[in-house]
Amino acid sequence: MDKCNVFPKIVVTLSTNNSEWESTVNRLLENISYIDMIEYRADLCAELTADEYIKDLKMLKEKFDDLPLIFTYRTEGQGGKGGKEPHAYYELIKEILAAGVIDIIDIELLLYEDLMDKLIKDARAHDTQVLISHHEFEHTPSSKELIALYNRMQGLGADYSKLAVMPEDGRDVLKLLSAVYETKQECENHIVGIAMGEQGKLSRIAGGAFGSSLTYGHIGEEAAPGQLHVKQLKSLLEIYQ
Ligand SMILES: O=C1C[C@@](O)(C(=O)O)C[C@@H](O)[C@@H]1O
Repeated sequence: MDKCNVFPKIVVTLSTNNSEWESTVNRLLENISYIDMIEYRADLCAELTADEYIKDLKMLKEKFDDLPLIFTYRTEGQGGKGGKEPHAYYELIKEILAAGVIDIIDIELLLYEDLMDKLIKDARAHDTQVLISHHEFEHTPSSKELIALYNRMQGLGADYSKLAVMPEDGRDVLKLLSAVYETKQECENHIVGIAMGEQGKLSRIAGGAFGSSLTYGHIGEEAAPGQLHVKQLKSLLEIYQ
């Protein structure tokens, strides 16, 4: 028997400007039965100070108390809009962790290793789980390379190891799914694999059968190529029930 869970948790990615919170909260409430976790994409919520981000996070935590909250600041090099250099990125995440308002912190694998180590220690001290992520927007590395990346994340102590790649064809999607499957067989922690774009949509629905723990969706506009609305995700995932 393999270790796949078939039904991954659905994470909604939020990308909201200050002026739109009311409508975002309403859309979250309308879609609440399709959502297991919330991802706050800070880089898509405009460049705010750490205190301003913390204010948003507290509001989300208060209103959606039982949904684990992920904080992500995706930098430009990783396909996001965040312009912070590594030290400023480190300082921001440190402050967010110290506020104790989130459940999971997304940290980019490419961050300098000493900064990564310190953030992981901070996360542990604040009872926050660590999700280490890496995006390849230009191509899909080989399964072997993808497995090596997952192993590096695991070696750093990730609770969640996440890779998102851009496939060119079906074979690339298979490479990603195969890397997720092989890695998952060897570990107890969470593995997350996403193939982006049209070709990759299959991975957002079928990833669980290969051992992927999370699938990301939206409630308005897609935050990454190929993202599906959470309602559609939930109904497609129902084939497994
Ligand atoms: O890493 C991911 C996955 C993602 O890139 C996607 O393809 O759905 C969306 C991001 O918001 C999230 O941080």
